[in-house]
Amino acid sequence: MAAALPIIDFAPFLSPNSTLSQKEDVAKELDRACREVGFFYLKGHGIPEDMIASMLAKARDFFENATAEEKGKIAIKNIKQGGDNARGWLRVENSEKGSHEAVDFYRPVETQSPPYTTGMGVNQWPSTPPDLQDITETYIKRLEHLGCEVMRAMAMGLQVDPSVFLDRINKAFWNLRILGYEGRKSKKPKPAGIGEHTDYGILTFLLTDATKQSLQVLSKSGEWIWADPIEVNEFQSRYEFTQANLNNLKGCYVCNIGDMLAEWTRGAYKSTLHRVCHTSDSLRISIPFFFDPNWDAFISPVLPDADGKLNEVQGIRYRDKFLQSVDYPLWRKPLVEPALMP
Ligand SMILES: O=C(O)CCC(=O)C(=O)O
Ligand SMILES: [Fe+2]
Repeated sequence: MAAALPIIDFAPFLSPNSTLSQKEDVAKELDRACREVGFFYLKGHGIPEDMIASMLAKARDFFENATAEEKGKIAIKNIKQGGDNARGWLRVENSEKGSHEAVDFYRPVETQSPPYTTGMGVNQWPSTPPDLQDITETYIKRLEHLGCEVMRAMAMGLQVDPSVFLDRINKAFWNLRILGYEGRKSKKPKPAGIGEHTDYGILTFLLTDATKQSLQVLSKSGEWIWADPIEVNEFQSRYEFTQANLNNLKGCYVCNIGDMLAEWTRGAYKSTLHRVCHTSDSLRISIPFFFDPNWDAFISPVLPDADGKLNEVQGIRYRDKFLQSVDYPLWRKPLVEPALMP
């Protein structure tokens, strides 16, 4: 099936051998994808294939093998229960809003003891599988670096000083979520999923298993289109790259703009609605990495208004956006089962 979303080959931006004009070409393509669609496939991202495979395998291991008791131990707790409302496991059982299970991890913060405030607690790592924490933390370091590089490319495309972004993402309050969607043949008649929403941060790097027909994106013409996983070897690379690097570039991320980046670009970049309607009969694993601003970053538009003015007072502090958003408001509308596409 042809990819309906633009595909950005990021390798020339990352390669030390590229010329400035090759980097600018990437920045332009990225800029166009962000303005026109708000969603794109990212290939040539340099995250090793074995690291990606191992993240997916470990997340699957958790959803297949962790006991109910173990999940309960790491369940998200509210402040009164000694938790922080945000970090840990949760199960959403709601046929209207879409059912799924997830474990959320956030950038560690210097915490004292409870009572925590929202988001300011400690990550709760499961004991199944035992090496999930190590592998995930190594993966997150790579993704944080990639997030900064993509923001550098965006600054180039927007023709703004990169430090405007980089100074506000150097302690990115990221959120890595492992998600499990039950197979359709389970007891429940409704498909698993997540109702339509936009993400609230800067940029999401979504890693999924090979399951097709699950994530959908609302196109400009108002149609829901499938954003199925694709592999880079389905496409010809337009750039010279060493074989060693190519071996590391198999899977593509599905990336999308969040509300904070839409705010940052005065709406020029779109935070696009998407939803999950998981139609297959087996468990689907997805791992979004939400690359978000520093906790205290003040985000005001980097592009001028119609009168050519930048108003640095107008804007939003990321922690305020987070506090408004974290109460899992991902399902603004009931999940509607889409007609399966051919
Ligand atoms: O699982 C997916 O494909 C997407 C999940 C998602 O949109 C989210 O967690 O915000
Ligand atoms: Fe999302």
